[in-house]
Amino acid sequence: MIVDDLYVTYRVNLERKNSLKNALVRKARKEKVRYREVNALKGVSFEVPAGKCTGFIGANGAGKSTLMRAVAGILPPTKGQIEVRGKVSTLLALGVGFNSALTGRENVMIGGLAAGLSRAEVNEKFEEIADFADLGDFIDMPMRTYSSGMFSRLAFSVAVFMEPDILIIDEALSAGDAQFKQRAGKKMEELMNSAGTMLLVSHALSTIQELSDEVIWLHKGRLIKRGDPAEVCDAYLEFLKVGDEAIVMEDF
Ligand SMILES: Nc1ncnc2c1ncn2[C@@H]1O[C@H](COP(=O)(O)OP(=O)(O)OP(=O)(O)O)[C@@H](O)[C@H]1O
Repeated sequence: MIVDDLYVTYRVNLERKNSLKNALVRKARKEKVRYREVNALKGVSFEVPAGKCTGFIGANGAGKSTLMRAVAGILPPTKGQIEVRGKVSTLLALGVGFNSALTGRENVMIGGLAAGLSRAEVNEKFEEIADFADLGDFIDMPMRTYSSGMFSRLAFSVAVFMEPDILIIDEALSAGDAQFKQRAGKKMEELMNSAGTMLLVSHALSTIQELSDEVIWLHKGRLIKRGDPAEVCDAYLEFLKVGDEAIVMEDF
C-alpha cells in the first residue's frame, strides 16, 4: 500500500442553521455561505509493506482517523494518492457503515457484500462471525438495541472474518470487556500470522509497540517520524514531556 503526498481538507459550514429557507435568503441577499477549512492531512507519504503491521500514534487531532478513513475509501483525498492492492476491511472506532436500524444479521450481510464477498460466501462465514461476536439472540435484533461493547464485538468480528488483505484497526482494543479484548488480541495475532497487512491506531503505546513492525507519528496533519516502534514511541513520549515548541523548532 502506498500513500503519496496525501492532503485531506474538511470544509466546515459555519452557518448556524443550514436550512433551505436560510440558503434562499442568503442567495436573495447575495450573501456567501461561510466555510472554514480544516487541513487535517498536509502532504503525508509512506508505504506499508505487505504482511506488516504499521502503528499510528499522535496527539488528539493529529489526523490519524482521517488517514484511516481515506485509506478505507470512506473519505476522498483532497490532493495526493492512495494506492491499495487488495481488499480493505476497516474496524473504525464506531463501526462505520453499520446501519443501526437493521439487525446484526442484516448488517453482517451488508458488510460482507460491501467488502466484495458474494451472498453465498457471507452465509458460509455467518456462523463463525456470530459465534465470535457472542451476541446470542441479539444477532436478530436491531443494532440500536446493542450496548457499545456488543456493537464493537460485531464490528471486530465482521472485519476479521472477511479475511481482508489490509485490516484497519482504530482504537478497537479499547472497546469491549477484558475477556473479549483477550480473544480479539489472539484473533489479530492469527490474522497477522496469515500475512495480512495491518494499520493500527491507538493511544495505547504498549499495544502499538507490541504489535507493530513500524510506527508512524503524526502531528497536526504531518508525518513527524517513522521507523522502529520503540524509537518512534520514545521520541513521541519525549515530545509529550517537552511540549509543542520543540518539534516545531526541529522539523519546520
Ligand atoms: N468531519 C470533520 N469535519 C471537520 N473537521 C474534522 C472532521 N473530522 C476531523 N476533523 C478535524 O481534522 C483534524 C484531524 O482529526 P482526526 O480525527 O483525524 O485526528 P485524530 O488524530 O484521529 O485525533 P484523536 O486522537 O482525537 O482521535 C482535527 O483538527 C479535527 O478537528
